Amino acid sequence: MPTDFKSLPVIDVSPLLAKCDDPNLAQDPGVCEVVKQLDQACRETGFFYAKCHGIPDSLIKEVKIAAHNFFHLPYEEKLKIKMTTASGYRGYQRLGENITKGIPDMHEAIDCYREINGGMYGNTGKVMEGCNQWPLDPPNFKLLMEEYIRLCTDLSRKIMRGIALALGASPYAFEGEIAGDAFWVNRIIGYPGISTANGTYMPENDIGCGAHTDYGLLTLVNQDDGITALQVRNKSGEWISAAPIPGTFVCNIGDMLKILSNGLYASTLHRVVNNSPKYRVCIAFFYETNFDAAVEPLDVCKQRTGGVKNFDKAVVYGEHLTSKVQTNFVM
Ligand SMILES: N=C(N)NCCCC[C@H](N)C(=O)O
Ligand SMILES: O=C(O)CCC(=O)C(=O)O
Ligand SMILES: [Fe+2]
Repeated sequence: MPTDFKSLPVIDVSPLLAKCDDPNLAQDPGVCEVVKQLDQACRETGFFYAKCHGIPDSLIKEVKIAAHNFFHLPYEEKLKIKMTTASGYRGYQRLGENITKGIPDMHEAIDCYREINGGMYGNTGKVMEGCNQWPLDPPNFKLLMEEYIRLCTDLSRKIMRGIALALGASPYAFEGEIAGDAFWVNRIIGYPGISTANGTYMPENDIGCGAHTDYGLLTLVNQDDGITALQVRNKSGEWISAAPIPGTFVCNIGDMLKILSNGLYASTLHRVVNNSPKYRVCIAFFYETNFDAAVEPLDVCKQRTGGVKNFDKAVVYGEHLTSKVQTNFVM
């Protein structure tokens, strides 16, 4: 449960990153300070900005430029990489194709997921089997995104070590069977500015993405500078803006971490409203548990919340994901 926060904390994660592979990281004073801040952020808001995260600013910007260029193409061009059930829900979705609680979202996107080998996760896995689809222009689009995804995966794994310590667990608690083979999702998202959205589809709807929680462990949001559109709901139901802070990722906790923490940490509701006249892009990287992880509260979290599990049945992440994906689109 989030508190009545009015702003989102900014955390310098560099001391954690520097010591991440040190077996004694839990004793390092710099790491302890980051861990303390992560703990407070995860309990109170479920959201924080991560600064000094080590991913080059040039790459952060380049992926957003590539996204702007792609969304600017004629519709027929974008349809060449159309998302279908046969592509495992990978590829381009048009404006209004993604729905949240029954209402079409005013965004278009390219979704891609960690690749799954055929048959790897049985029938549940089949839903997501398929090849990621990449624009052919610029020719380096695929390489650029794959590099970005690689760095985001690594950063997320490191931040999760800090979050594991914050919960009082081993720094490696989210590796191995829980997220040692993290199933990531990368969404390249475009939100038309106010007039385009009105002119094109669904005149009454200015919601870029309706209120939702994220599905997995940790999300890294790389948003356009200069446009405030992401909003996070506090305990009283007020929407608090996550205004862009150059050089940071907006990070937030997903449903699987809420369960693992036995509810100590919040997967907070958020939405996107682009009221600016400018087209906005965001690259959202979702770091998730293993596809076949059976997720239930960590023992250490259960002890900290009175010895009772607040979630009685383990959730298989792949089932949670596919139940969302299969109801998320009007195709
Ligand atoms: N993989 C993630 N988290 N995607 C976020 C999309 C949220 C909107 C979606 N229609 C929904 O209702 O969940
Ligand atoms: O566009 C954003 O800032 C966030 C998007 C988001 O919440 C999502 O895709 O899950
Ligand atoms: Fe989200």
